[in-house]
Parts: sequence; structure tokens; C-alpha cells
Amino acid sequence: MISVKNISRVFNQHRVVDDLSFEIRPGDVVGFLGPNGAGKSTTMKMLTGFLPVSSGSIEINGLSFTQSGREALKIKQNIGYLPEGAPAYSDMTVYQFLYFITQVRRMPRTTRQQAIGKVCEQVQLEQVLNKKIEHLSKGFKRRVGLAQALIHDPNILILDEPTDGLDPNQKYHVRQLIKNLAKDKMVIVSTHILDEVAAVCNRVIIIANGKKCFDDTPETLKKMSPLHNAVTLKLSYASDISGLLEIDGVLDMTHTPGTNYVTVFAQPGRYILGQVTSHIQYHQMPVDMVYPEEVRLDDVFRKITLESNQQEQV
Ligand SMILES: Nc1ncnc2c1ncn2[C@@H]1O[C@H](COP(=O)(O)OP(=O)(O)OP(=O)(O)O)[C@@H](O)[C@H]1O
Repeated sequence: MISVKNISRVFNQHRVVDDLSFEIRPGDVVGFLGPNGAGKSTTMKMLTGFLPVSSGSIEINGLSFTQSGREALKIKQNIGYLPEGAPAYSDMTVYQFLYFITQVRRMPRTTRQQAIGKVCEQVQLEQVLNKKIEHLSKGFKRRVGLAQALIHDPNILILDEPTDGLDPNQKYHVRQLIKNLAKDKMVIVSTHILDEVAAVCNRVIIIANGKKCFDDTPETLKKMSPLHNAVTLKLSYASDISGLLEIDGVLDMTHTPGTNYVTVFAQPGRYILGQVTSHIQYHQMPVDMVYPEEVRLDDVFRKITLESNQQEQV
């Protein structure tokens, strides 16, 4: 288990991570979100022992970086880390770099070839194994970064923007890979792509100004949108829509007169699509189409992080 208690990090008297606490258990795939500069990379660097905390504590499987060097080493053996930008020694070939990582990780000599073979298959690197990293495309460079994070089969994976620079097919592949790996691991993924969170994660932590402002499931995040369970209909021509507000479970509605689109919002936890369509049929309303609204996680993210900004300014 990863237990983070009240950690803060100060750079030049500026508190970029501020009293952050959370716990992560095996099977958790956490989407770690926040606006630019929110403190995500700094937090990840502290989780991997790359940066010390200014205050607070991090315990990983009962061990802490502040104990002896041996304890810190034990923690690091259990962590695979893909840093922001996926840095690597670019004048090495992919094979040379991965072999170097197996040496740094002190993997037994007899297991190195097999580990390189397995990880290259996992992240689809076989075709560029003997190419210099500096000659690879951005997508392949990112995959090399992923490979070095996975090569020692760690039970904690910390991935800073793992799909950045990948094309849609590669993104899909990496998301599937993370999902498959996640079964028995703890995974923390920082990303700006909210669809990725819905596709891969079973938990979301959002930070803004270094502080936690959301920690729950992607489903709960979706429920925070006013569009959750909302229904939109398009009228053929202007007509009386006031009855829609009387439907059980309806909270409110908006009407865009120019376009004749009406959006009916549901009370929290209520499904209204059935009632709305029945109402339309019963009252023979002139409606061209009816459809359930799609929640836009970007909007919820904006709402949560902007609210947090406003509270900060008060
Ligand atoms: N080594 C450092 N020295 C001084 N300031 C730093 C250092 N590292 C990060 N910062 C500052 O800390 C703040 C948080 O940076 P961080 O990289 O953690 O944010 P982030 O949430 O990962 O942002 P992004 O989404 O843009 O990657 C920023 O204002 C950044 O300039």
C-alpha cells in the first residue's frame, strides 16, 4: 500500500504541493489530474524518492525513503517510473539502453535477455531494437520510456503522461497495456486527457495549486456534471414545453429558442429518459429527436479546478 500523509514541497518559498494525503491499494489505477503547474510531477517525483518531501511522510509497503538507504533501495526496486518527457540516453540503441537499465536494476545476468524480450513485446519495440534512440519517432521514444519502467516487473507503476505524443492507435495500445498490468499492481497515471481516465482508471485524484480537490471514482466525477442523465430534445417548431418541468425526477431545463433545442436536467441519481419520451408521446409534442446527453469530463474538471482557484484567492 502507498500511504501519503500531509506531504508538502516548497521551492524557493513557493509551496507547490500543499498538505496532500491519499492512500493507494493494489488494484487501484489512479488518474492523477490537475491543471498545468498544479504539482503533479513534483508529487510523482516525491513518490518515487526522486525528490525529498519538505514535510509530511510517504510510506510504501510499510517502508519510507527517510529510513536507511537500504529501505529506500527496497522501495525503488518495487517502482517503475516513467518521468515527464520519457528521458533516455539518446545515443544508445534501444537494446543498449534497456540492457543498461537491467544492469542498473541489478537484475540477474541470466534473466536480462528474457526481460528485454518480454518488455519489447509488451510495448511493441521489437522492430526498432537496434536503432539509436535519437533516431526514433516521439511515439517510439515514449515506448522506450515505458519499457524501462516495466522491465523489472514492479508492483507500483508511476507514469507521467504515458500517452503523450502517441498516435490514437498507440494510445489505445498503451491504455490496454496499463489495464492488463493493473490487475495486480498499483498504478498512478498523470494525464491531461480526461477520456483516458474514464478508459483506464478506477479512481481519480485531482489537485489544483498543490491541494487535493477530488478523490473518488470516474463515475462519481461524471455525476458531478449537470449533464449527467440529462436529456436533450429538438422541437420541430416552437410549442409549450412547460410540462417537462413537472416530470418526476426533473431538476431544471434550458431552451435555446433559435435552434429549438431543449435540455432537461435530472435530479441527482435520477434517470429521466423514459419519462421524458413517454411525456413527449402522451402530449404529442412536435419533437424531431431525443437523446441522452454525454457528460463532458473536461467541463467537470474545469469546474472543480476553477472553484479551487477561487477559494485560493479568497
Ligand atoms: N525544481 C524546481 N524548482 C523550482 N520550481 C519548481 C521545480 N519543479 C517544479 N517547480 C514548480 O512547481 C510547480 C509545479 O510543477 P509541476 O511540474 O509539479 O506541475 P505539473 O502539475 O506536473 O504541471 P504540468 O501539467 O505542466 O506538467 C510549477 O510552478 C513549477 O514551476
